[in-house]
Amino acid sequence: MIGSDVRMENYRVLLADRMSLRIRPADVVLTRNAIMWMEVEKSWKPSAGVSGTACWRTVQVCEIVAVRRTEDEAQENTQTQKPNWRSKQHLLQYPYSFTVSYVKRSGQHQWRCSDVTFYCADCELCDLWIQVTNEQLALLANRPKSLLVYINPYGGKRQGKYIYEQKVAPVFRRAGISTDVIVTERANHARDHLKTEANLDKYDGVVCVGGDGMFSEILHGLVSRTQSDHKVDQDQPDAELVPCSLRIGIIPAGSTDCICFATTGTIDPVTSALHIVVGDSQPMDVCSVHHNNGFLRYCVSMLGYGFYGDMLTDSETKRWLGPARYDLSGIKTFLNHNYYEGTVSFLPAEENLGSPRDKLLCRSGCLVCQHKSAIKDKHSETSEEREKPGSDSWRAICGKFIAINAANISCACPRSPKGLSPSAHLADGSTDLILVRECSRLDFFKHLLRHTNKEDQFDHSFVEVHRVRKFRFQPNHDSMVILEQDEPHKEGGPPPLYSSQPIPQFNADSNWNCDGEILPHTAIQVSVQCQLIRLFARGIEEQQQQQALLEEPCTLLAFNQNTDY
Ligand SMILES: Nc1ncnc2c1ncn2[C@@H]1O[C@H](COP(=O)(O)OP(=O)(O)OP(=O)(O)O)[C@@H](O)[C@H]1O
Ligand SMILES: CCCCCCCCCCCCC/C=C/[C@@H](O)[C@H](CO)NC(=O)CCCCC
Ligand SMILES: [Ca+2]
Repeated sequence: MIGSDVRMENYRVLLADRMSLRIRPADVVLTRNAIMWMEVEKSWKPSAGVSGTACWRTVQVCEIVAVRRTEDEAQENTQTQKPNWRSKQHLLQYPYSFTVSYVKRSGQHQWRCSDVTFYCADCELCDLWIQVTNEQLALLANRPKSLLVYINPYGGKRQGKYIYEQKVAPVFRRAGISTDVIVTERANHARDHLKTEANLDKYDGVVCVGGDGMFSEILHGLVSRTQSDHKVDQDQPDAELVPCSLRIGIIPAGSTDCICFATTGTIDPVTSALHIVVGDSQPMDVCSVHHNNGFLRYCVSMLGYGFYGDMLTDSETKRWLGPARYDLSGIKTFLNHNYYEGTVSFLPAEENLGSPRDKLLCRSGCLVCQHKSAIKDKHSETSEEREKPGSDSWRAICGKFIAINAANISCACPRSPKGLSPSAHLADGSTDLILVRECSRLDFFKHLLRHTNKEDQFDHSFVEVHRVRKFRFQPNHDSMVILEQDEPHKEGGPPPLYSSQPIPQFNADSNWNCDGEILPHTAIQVSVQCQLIRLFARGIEEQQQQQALLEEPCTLLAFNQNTDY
């Protein structure tokens, strides 16, 4: 009964008045949950037919960006480039107006800030609506009021500053969010500032404008700062890390932007800005990477050895090409077709976390991640025992690998809309370890192709995938890189691309690609830190969920015009 009381309370009408929407009369209702309006048809009589039951356009209060007096209508019209349709007569009848800005879904997971203006006959009524709506907005405790923003002016296509100033800052201004903006002057500027200088008590969140590399700087700055504030030693692989209290917002302006894509379903600066404004919160796992009990880096998206490590190493010399560097280096790395020998050992995740091949996609409100959140603190002794390397629960796989990828999240991005591991979860405390063994170039091509289509990318004999909580990699240094012989070398022709002979100058080891940064060591220990950070995001909304909201649902509301509210 208490539940239904709460629901009734949410539907309690706070205000209900007849106003005007454009030049037509409209009934407008504000409840604790939503603002609703309906143009009144001339033929519509509340006492007749369906006795006042009608179709209302609804905006949830939690998706209202701002409400304000429509000060200057001429200016509003220039901004929205709509013709001024208000007749003189209408202006006289309804001279006061207020505008509600709200989130509107425009398809493909993109959000836009839309406006609706209500015209009132008297000034007090107009002010009352603004005041009561603002009171409801003030109750939304999740919304940030003050943000620290870092812009990488050189990420992606070098549009970071322009994107922030033209697309994002106006949305923050409209929502009344105050910002301190720092345009970075060098790599690691943002990380170092967060780690040691920034007065974080002033802010409700940190925003990065850039790509995955820039996000990684913010992640390292915030996580390291939190650990040093709590005297936690990051060098200890088993240290219990303290979760960061500030949320991170990502305004995509990079080359891959896979963390933004995998948490919002799109890479669109305005959408990201609106997720920040409404105060969304998405917990995220973070992998900590150590070498010989010394801390190396944190990773949120992908750790890749072999193919993705080599590709990144090659692409770093081509930064001037922008995002296209990955295409060029990708082709080169594919043609090189190197593989590497080593041992991967791992601790499998609990079975109730599902499997990378179960097709249970992590979507907004994911039950697997919520369940993990609920049981996170109940860590039993038996599981601690289980975690010790060498215990029976650990498994080891030795072999020659073309790629070893750990996908902590799906790693979906525009190049690969389903990602490296489509069913990986954002916050389940596990990572999907994908091992691609030595195979022909054609087979590897088939595997890569599956990153871009709907086929199961793990359905190949040379690919295996495990959901794990921890893993280690030890390269086999005795191995030499053997390159496949495809064609005999012709006398006088170009030097062979591939040779069956060991090539001494080639490094027998690959590098680890850690969220787009190269790691300095190949032997690593990785541990998933469950829900260490939170983003201003909500996960990808289900298609049906999105569709329903796209259509601006008609709320069937028994609205009796004669009731005295
Ligand atoms: N002012 C700066 N000058 C030079 N480098 C910078 C500056 N600010 C940040 N960086 C570095 O630039 C690198 C790349 O940035 P970013 O991630 O924004 O773009 P990207 O590499 O093009 O995109 P992605 O990471 O999505 O592939 C980051 O590693 C970051 O440390
Ligand atoms: C035959 C067709 C072949 C097509 C293959 C397309 C494969 C696309 C897979 C995309 C996987 C993205 C993984 C994310 C990695 C990020 O942490 C990292 C930092 O931004 N980006 C890269 O390393 C850069 C990775 C760039 C990938 C192209
Ligand atoms: Ca995960």
